[in-house]
Amino acid sequence: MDAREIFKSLTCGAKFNKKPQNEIKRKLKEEPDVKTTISTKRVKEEKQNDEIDFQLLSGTQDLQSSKKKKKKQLTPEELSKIREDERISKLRKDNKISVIGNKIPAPIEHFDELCSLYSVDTKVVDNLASCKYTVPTPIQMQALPIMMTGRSLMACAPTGSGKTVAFLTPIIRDLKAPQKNGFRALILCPTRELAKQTYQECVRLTEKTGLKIHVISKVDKADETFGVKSKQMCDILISTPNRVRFLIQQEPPALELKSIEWFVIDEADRLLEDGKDNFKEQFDDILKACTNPSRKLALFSATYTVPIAKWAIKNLKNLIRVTIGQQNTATDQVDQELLFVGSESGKLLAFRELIRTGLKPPVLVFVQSKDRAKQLFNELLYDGINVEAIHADRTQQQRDNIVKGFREGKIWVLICTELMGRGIDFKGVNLVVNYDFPSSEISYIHRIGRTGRAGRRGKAVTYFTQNDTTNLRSIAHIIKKSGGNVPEFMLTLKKAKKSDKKMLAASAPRREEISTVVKPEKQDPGQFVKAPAKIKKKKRKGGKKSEE
Ligand SMILES: Nc1ncnc2c1ncn2[C@@H]1O[C@H](COP(=O)(O)OP(=O)(O)OP(=O)(O)O)[C@@H](O)[C@H]1O
Repeated sequence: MDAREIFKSLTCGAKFNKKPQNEIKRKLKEEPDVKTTISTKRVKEEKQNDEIDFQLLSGTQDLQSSKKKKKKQLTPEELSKIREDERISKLRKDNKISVIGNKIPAPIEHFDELCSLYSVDTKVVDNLASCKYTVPTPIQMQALPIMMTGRSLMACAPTGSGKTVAFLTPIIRDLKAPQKNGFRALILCPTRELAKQTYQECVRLTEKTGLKIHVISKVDKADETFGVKSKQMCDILISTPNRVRFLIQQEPPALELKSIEWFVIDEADRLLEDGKDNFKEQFDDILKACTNPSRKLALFSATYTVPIAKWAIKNLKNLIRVTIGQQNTATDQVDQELLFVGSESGKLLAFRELIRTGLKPPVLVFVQSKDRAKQLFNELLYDGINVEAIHADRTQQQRDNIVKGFREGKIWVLICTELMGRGIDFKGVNLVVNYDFPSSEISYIHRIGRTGRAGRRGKAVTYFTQNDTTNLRSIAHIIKKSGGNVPEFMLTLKKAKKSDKKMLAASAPRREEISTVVKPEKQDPGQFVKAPAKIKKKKRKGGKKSEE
């Protein structure tokens, strides 16, 4: 007899009513609460049955209490570990800190923890306090413990979020006191201006520690001021890559990097970018010269490209990656606007309108080349505003004076090229004007990041003409991602071809001269004008490298 036949004979004469199921369905429709009542009841019943079953099996044992006991079996250490992990996760979540890597140290919440947990000299924490840095920013919360445990780091945090302090403090902690062993830390920056600014911050943070810092300004005086033969051996070197490479390649070398313990690359995506006019070759040579086997490397930037991240993953042992917020997004501290100005001549009208309606200095104005910086400067010179222009054709002395004048408020409007796009921290810039449309999303993020720094809000206006459609869609998306409003049509524009974007990033489009004398536009909209061979050659020579 099979199971079916047994069932049939046992239930012989019995009637099965299907109604209850339908009844339940109907009731569910009429009173939604019934569902919960029924399911709760069922669970309760099942529990009771379970309990009975287990009682039968185990005699007098109560399953519920045994389950509870199992939960309670965690040791106090395990419990406190769980609680600590929860606290750390919450801290990271609240501060938008994402981390990738093994055994990542917990973020700190107060600078004082640096003394108790990482034996940082109280003098250094006092120096942070005297700079009015009372609470660590999210990148500082996470990057400081990572670097202080000797791990390699790739950090990505928004513009103006305090990355400089995040890499300087661990260096100062590790070097402790001066030693006459040559440079033990090297910081590379893409421009002289940024190197100087980092030097000034480093001087402030090393006060009373005795550590000596050097920023290379004149390569010809290297030997006597800080070189191998110098008695004035320094501990921390801050420079642009070109100068460091020049000195290590002298015969005999004017600079040795064999004692380097920390190698920090600020604006890492810019310095590791491959290509003719870029710094990757210099970087590779410098890295080879840092022969100390215990040398650690840290990369910092507000933006990263995929090849750079791949390079870091492949080349850095024990790497931890930290991102604050979303990668490659503009700071949410800036109110951003895209302004259609028709044609090139419309830009000048728009800027003069801005002056007429009340310009709130300090203002930074970005143009795409030094020639255009000169042209705009000549136009605005007689408009009754204190205006200056900074670009690679200015002498170092002039550049230093202009930066100083802008910092001191003597210059209200500073016209600049990409040279000032990255890293420069002018306190309290109220407005950034992208007079010429940025050549890439990355350029846009850094340029507008010159305002809205250290918790202060800022404003950015980007002019665009009928010829600036290539990057319009992607920049509109960046604005939207950082919380700004953009017209819907911009977000749904046709995606630009990769080749067009690449071409634009490599060389800016030719534009009509900046002048009040209105000239007809010569080129077709959206067309790139190839530079004649001679000009091209000249551009390369003094091209991107001349950012220095
Ligand atoms: N913990 C802090 N509290 C308050 N202000 C701070 C703190 N840390 C740094 N700052 C200030 O924040 C500003 C921006 O810092 P910093 O120049 O290091 O930014 P950044 O992240 O390197 O920006 P960028 O990506 O543009 O180079 C500076 O004026 C600096 O003095």
